[in-house]
Amino acid sequence: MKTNVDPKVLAELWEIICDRADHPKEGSYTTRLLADEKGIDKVLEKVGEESTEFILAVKNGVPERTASEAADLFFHVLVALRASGVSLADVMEELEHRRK
Ligand SMILES: N=c1c2ncn([C@@H]3O[C@H](COP(=O)(O)OP(=O)(O)OP(=O)(O)O)[C@@H](O)[C@H]3O)c2ncn1[C@@H]1O[C@H](COP(=O)(O)O)[C@@H](O)[C@H]1O
Repeated sequence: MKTNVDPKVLAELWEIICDRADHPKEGSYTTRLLADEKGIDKVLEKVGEESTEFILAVKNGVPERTASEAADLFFHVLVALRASGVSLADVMEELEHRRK
């Protein structure tokens, strides 16, 4: 299990997601998600699917699969946050407040 975390990765992913939201891009999966005719329901549907896949990966006890499914879940949660007007900074601030 790796223990050194590069916090830039999440922040940079957030920036790319915001850029796709502000400047829709041909061929972008994020753009496709945000422009779906189902609106916010599309990304929420994906959050639900990825949550289930994450749970199954944990239950099946395969660490690589769990990491991959967690990455899918993080990504879709970030897109859902952007679509609902809540920023990654808002979430980080909330976590910061809870720190003991
Ligand atoms: N981190 C991710 C990321 N994680 C997961 N996914 C996509 O999420 C999808 C999940 O797989 P599924 O099979 O469930 O979905 P699907 O069948 O492709 O799509 P649906 O029709 O079900 O919506 C895959 O298409 C993955 O490529 C991601 N797509 C993009 N990113 C990042 O987002 C950035 C912007 O990507 P684009 O928007 O594609 O330019 C990239 O730099 C990446 O770093």
